[in-house]
Amino acid sequence: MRHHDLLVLGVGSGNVLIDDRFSHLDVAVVAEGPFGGTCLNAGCIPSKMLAVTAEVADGVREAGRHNVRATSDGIDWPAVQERVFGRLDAVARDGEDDRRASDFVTVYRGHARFTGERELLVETDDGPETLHADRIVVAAGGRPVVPPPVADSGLPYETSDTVMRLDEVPERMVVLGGGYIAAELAHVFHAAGTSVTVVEKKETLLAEQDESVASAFTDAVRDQYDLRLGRELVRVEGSPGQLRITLDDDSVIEADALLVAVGRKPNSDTLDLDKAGITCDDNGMIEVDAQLRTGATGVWALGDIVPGPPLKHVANREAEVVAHNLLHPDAPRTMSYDVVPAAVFTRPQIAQVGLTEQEAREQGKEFVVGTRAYEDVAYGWSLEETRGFCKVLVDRGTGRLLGAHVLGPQAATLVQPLVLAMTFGLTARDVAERPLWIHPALTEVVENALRDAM
Ligand SMILES: Cc1cc2nc3c(=O)[nH]c(=O)nc-3n(C[C@H](O)[C@H](O)[C@H](O)COP(=O)(O)OP(=O)(O)OC[C@H]3O[C@@H](n4cnc5c(N)ncnc54)[C@H](O)[C@@H]3O)c2cc1C
Ligand SMILES: NC(=O)c1ccc[n+]([C@@H]2O[C@H](COP(=O)([O-])OP(=O)(O)OC[C@H]3O[C@@H](n4cnc5c(N)ncnc54)[C@H](O)[C@@H]3O)[C@@H](O)[C@H]2O)c1
Repeated sequence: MRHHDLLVLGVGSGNVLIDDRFSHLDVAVVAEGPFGGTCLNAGCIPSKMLAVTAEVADGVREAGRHNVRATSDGIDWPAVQERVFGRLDAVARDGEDDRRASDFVTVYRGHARFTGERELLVETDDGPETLHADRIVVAAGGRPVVPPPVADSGLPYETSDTVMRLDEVPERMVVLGGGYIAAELAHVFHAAGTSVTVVEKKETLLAEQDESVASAFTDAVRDQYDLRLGRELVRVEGSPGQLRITLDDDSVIEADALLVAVGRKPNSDTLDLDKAGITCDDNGMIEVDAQLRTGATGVWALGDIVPGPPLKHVANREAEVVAHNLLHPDAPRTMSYDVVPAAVFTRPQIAQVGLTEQEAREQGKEFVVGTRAYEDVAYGWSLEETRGFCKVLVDRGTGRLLGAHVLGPQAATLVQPLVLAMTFGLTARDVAERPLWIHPALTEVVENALRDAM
């Protein structure tokens, strides 16, 4: 059995917490997949590189709106693959090489599971290796959910782990689910020339968003995708590349590829956590306290395997908190999920922070809604933008923001001043009236939405 001072299980967000501050320790990292984890290899980063590619293609197609004569011969998918994954795979390899070159970190490759308190067995290529550590951080992430009718069909399907690396763009693709991944990747494949059908069991796409955002987004993409809302998949038949997908209204869709995007689940069920005294909630998320300590002494957890929102910026902050707490056990920090922004990098782009209008109503809040359309500010005219808007929810009593929602170009950037306002508890009036807002920047849509709520 090998012993280490500190062991980190998972090389996504877990890997980022180890830096030179830990060089006085003997550290182990255990990696099953590539360094950088989901975000770098199959998540945030490739999907955004592809989203920007899709936006460029959309821009060329729609250049006429700005009286620019342009024609497009489409997206050179093999070249995109080489550009995106040539770069990202090299970053992953370099990340591993750097760790292996470190004089205080040992890298173990293989699937790990617990065999006892702070004891793990790793199935390495050279055989099983048992490791023990004084302190362990579990950052083993999650994986896509695949519903039984798809999994049991025996026919091929894609998930976000595979679809971005397809050699060829499918002619016809069914996307099962209408959430984050569906919204982002349907846009990419539609821009690349795929005929996309989206099957979502709820009545709108992105149903967890603010109701005005979900309905505006659904309307915006209605003429691009074949939308099957309020529907579920019941059967997949046919043969690879010639799938026949039957829905619960007996309609049948023919497709070359099926992308499953109905959510993700934590990898906790693959780790034999009970052997280590680590407990999970009903959703399989590892239970942690505000310092991100599990119920087992000397074991922390972070990222998509703990109950917070499964987002990379959340996992990164959790990694900072855990790193601090490992180094400063006498002055621990706690993790706050009070103000968590998120964005959907689709077209139109979407960003949010805080409560949706429906949540504010359900919670019995007294609030004022302020909205401003992009087309009502000067930069919106420059963009020829007709759909975009910013919407803020302001507490009637305190004047503070309860939530904010942006749909339209640069939404993820525009929401950030509102994230700051909520983080520092500023009133809508203060945020609108005290700083000068650059004219005629797109940020005027935010300023004017705030003024609308005053
Ligand atoms: C398509 C897609 C797009 C996304 N886009 C965004 C975005 O734009 N913005 C955003 O904030 N978030 C986004 N996310 C979410 C984000 O990727 C995750 O929240 C984040 O990567 C989670 O990090 P993690 O470290 O918890 O897990 P991961 O990065 O998945 O890391 C888990 C690690 O554990 C390892 N592992 C698992 N089990 C074992 C085992 N038994 N033994 C050894 N190693 C093991 C894995 O190999 C991996 O190294 C996206 C996700 C997807 C799927
Ligand atoms: N930009 C980002 O931050 C980003 C991008 C991609 C993914 N992610 C993360 O990855 C997670 C997973 O993304 P996702 O899109 O898989 O999940 P999601 O939870 O966003 O959406 C899943 C959708 O599938 C629907 N659904 C569930 N079962 C279904 C069924 N049987 N038939 C039809 N529809 C069904 C749900 O109603 C929901 O709309 C997200 O929650 C998010 O945290 C983030």
